[in-house]
Amino acid sequence: MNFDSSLILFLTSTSVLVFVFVLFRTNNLKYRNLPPGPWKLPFIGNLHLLSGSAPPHHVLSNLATKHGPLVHLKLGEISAVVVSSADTAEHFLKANDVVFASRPSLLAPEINCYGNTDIAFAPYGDYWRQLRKICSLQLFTAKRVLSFRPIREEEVSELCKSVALNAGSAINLTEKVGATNLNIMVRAAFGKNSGGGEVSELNSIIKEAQEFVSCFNIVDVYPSWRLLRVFSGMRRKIMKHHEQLNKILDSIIEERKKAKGNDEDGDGDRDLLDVLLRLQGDGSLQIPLTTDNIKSLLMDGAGVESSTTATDWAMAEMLKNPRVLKKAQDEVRATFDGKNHVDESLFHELKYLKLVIKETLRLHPPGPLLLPRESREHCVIEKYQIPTKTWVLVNAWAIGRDPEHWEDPESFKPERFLEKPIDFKASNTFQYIPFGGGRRICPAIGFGIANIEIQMAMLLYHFDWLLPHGIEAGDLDMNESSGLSGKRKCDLSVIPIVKRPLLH
Ligand code: HEM
Repeated sequence: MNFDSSLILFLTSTSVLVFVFVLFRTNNLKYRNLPPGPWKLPFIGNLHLLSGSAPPHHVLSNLATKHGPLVHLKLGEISAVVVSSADTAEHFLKANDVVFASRPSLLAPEINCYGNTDIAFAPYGDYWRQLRKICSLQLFTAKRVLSFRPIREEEVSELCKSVALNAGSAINLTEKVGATNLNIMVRAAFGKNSGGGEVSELNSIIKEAQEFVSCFNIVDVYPSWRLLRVFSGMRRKIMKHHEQLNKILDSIIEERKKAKGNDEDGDGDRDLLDVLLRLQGDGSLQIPLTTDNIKSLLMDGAGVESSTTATDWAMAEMLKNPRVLKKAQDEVRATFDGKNHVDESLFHELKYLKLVIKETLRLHPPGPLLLPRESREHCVIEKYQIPTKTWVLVNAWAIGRDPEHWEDPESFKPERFLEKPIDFKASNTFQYIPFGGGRRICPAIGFGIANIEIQMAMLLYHFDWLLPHGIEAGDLDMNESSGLSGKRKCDLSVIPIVKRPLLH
């Protein structure tokens, strides 16, 4: 039999079209009432909207203005919704919290966090519940955070010494604050002092790990294309990085286990590694912790970058608003002038500084889209269908600037929190959610805030701050970087003037 090739072509294309049409209809019938959203292109959906240089939370906030507080997007193969109002966030993070309490599996944490066995990316379930219990009863209790006070005070004093060495000339404050936060975290986790070898290698690897999760990764939105992971080179790059990290962590843990063996007194937990090794050894956990689990928990260093971002923005906002800078500085100096140095014992008196930090986190949440959630089952929210495995991006940045809840929302006014006593825990409102909300809210709020407070208090106490020559307060670049981290686009360059010398 001889077939006409044009007929074959005709039949093939017709059947493909019919197949695509049926598939489209079936999907649309199944989810006829998805939330509104922009027109989706074949294959890429709405990915192109996020491919420009504007930060994703800005693009998504503009979409919300057009389509409403609940927007549906297609990101490659992924169905996603974006939440941009306090009321809608409440549906996801409170009323249906348990449905949206999981995270999508993303390549970077999957490799770097030993198969998503850390807290931030572990899927919702018994293992994650056990980790949260360890957080609230062991790792981030008020007592534990207090036990790290000497580390914070020492490291921030070192920061001030290094700033003082460059007094009178422009310094990169962002970089210095970033290094300090990394040192605090590494010492709290491993008890290791900075200053060379293994620790500085660990610091730079942790910094690199943050880069992997600070942008949307194309391989994550085409999960069925396993080969894309290989051909894009992404998997190899992350694996190489992970192997370096793993080697250092193994050596630190091995060294600690040996030291513990020789430590006959067993004089308590000095750092987070001690706590986790104790829990691993004492048989008290329902699901035993493996050494890989411990390594992944210690790598949940999200907080390092968040604290740096917050301090960076707080300093930038104050330089732009000299009234606020002076008021905060007067408070810190009035509180500590009797002592001639800053320590945490009088922090309860720094009422205005606390307002400055709150206002900074409203305008510049370090996780503008929180961490992505994933629906565990099909759900209906505000009459719209949310299919299983939909990603949920909550735009905390847009919610903190919503004119419906915030008067003059773009202005930096710490005093607004005097009239609006609102806490970090999203207990009764979702108008302010820099730490997220519901079951997966940040478990280390106290730790994060303690880091920011000490840095700000010491930097304000010891130094006056000027912008480099030629830059007026009104000209300070307040743009954000293009990724998911809410960081400043440009590092903060400032001139410190010593006003209260460091005595030791
Ligand atoms: C200013 C400082 C910080 C900010 C703004 C911040 C913010 C956040 C946000 C927005 C989330 C996601 C919450 C959600 O999905 O609803 C989160 C989760 C998390 N944060 Fe923080 N964080 C900070 C500091 C820290 C620190 C210092 C640590 C640890 C050392 C930490 C550890 C975690 C962990 C482990 C999670 C995952 C929780 C889970 O999925 O169950 N954070 N954080």
